[in-house]
Amino acid sequence: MDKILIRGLKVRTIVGILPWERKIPQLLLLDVDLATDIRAAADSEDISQTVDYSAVAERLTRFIQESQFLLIETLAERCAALILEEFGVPEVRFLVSKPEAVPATDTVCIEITRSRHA
Ligand SMILES: Nc1nc2c(c(=O)[nH]1)N=C([C@H](O)[C@@H](O)CO)CN2
Repeated sequence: MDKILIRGLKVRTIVGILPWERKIPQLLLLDVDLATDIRAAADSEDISQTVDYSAVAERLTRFIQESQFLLIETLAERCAALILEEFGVPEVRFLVSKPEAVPATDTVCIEITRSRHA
C-alpha cells in the first residue's frame, strides 16, 4: 500500500501527569503515516481523489491543542481513531514525541499502528 507521510508536525498543548505539565503547554512532535492508494490522484491530479495532508495536519493540530491528556498513550490512541474515522484511510501509524519531558534525553515517544475494522 502507498503511504502519505507527515513528519515533525509541531503542536504545543497541556499534556502529562506532573503538576507543572498541567499548567504549562509543552511541545509535541508528530509523525503520521497514512496508508492510501495514490494512483487515482496521480492520474487525475485531483486533490479529492487522495488524502489532503494539509487537512490532516490542521485537524490534528486543532484536536491536540484543545486536549489535555494525562498520558501520551491516550493522545496517540485518540488521534489514530480520529484519522481512521475522518479521513477514511485503512491504516495509520502515529508517533508522538515529547522532547521536553525527560531530562538528559533527546526525546521520549509512543508509536502505534491502527487499522480500520472491516
Ligand atoms: N508511558 C508513559 N510514561 C510516562 C508518561 C506517559 O505519558 N507515558 N508521562 C510522564 C510524565 O508526564 C512525563 O512527561 C514527565 O515525567 C511520565 N511517564
